[in-house]
Amino acid sequence: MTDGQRSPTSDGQIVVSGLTKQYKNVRAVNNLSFTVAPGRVTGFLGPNGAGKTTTLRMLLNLVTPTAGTATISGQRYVDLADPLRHVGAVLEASSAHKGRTGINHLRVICAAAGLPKQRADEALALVGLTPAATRKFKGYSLGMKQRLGIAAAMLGDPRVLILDEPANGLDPEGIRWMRGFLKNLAQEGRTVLVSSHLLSEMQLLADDVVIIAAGQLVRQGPVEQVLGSMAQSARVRVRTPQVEALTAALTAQSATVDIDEQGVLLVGGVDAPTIGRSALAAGVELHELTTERPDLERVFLELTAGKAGIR
Ligand SMILES: Nc1ncnc2c1ncn2[C@@H]1O[C@H](COP(=O)(O)OP(=O)(O)OP(=O)(O)O)[C@@H](O)[C@H]1O
Repeated sequence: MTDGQRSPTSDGQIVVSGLTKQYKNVRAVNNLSFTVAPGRVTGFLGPNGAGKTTTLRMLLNLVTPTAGTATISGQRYVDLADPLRHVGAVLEASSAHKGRTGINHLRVICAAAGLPKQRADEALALVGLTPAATRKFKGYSLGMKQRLGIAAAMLGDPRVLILDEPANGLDPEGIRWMRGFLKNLAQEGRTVLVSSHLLSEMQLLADDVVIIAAGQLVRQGPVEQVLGSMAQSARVRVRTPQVEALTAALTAQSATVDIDEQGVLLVGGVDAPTIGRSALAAGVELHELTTERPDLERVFLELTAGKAGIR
């Protein structure tokens, strides 16, 4: 696209440093620091009320921090020379004049922002909305509204894209589209920061995650690393017709054994080979022995346990 127009110093990195927001009775964000790299999709995760939206709004200069800084390519949003060409944001499901067509909605924004009119057509094509260009906004489905919001954010061909819960209300096809679209933007070298509480979706979408709870950083890093750091809590699924005998053999080795409603043993604290050896020694027949990688959902719940989101 129009990469040549970007300032050579516009590295696209987001740096949040000691960011704090105190509302009257609520410390929505508390001394939060993290970085977001260009060329990757970063998932910004946290339970309801964790402070995700407040953080994104501070990043975009819509809320004034009580303390700390948030910069994009080394500058506060308010100091960026040409913010719309640098940062695109979708903070909530797009709203537009109900009687206005999709294309006209984008053209109005282009005119106000001094962007060439043809960017409206290009952005609409980018999100696959060209066939609905001349339909009125009031007839758009939620998924189409989300796409229109993204098209608006893409008008300035921004280096950095910030989205708050973009998958909200999308059907599986819409979610698949969004995933491909955002991954593609990151592959082009852009910075993509996406907040969500849909952890399973983040596991498919994000390269990196920043997890917060109660306004504070819980963990940040590549998804694989965050999952890997929880590897010690991996569990092993075991099926056996001799549940009692195996349970006794394993608990004797300080393993933890839970039994699910199907009678499958979920064993923690020992690895699969140890379980196999214990079973052999106890003369127990095994029908399944599978190490379960902890998924992001479980990691997230463990990491944020006890840090109630609603404050
Ligand atoms: N303008 C405001 N005035 C007072 N309190 C606020 C304001 N905005 C947010 N809060 C509070 O700050 C905390 C963090 O809210 P925020 O919306 O940032 O969380 P979130 O992680 O985006 O949550 P969700 O996933 O539910 O959208 C909540 O306790 C919220 O009630």
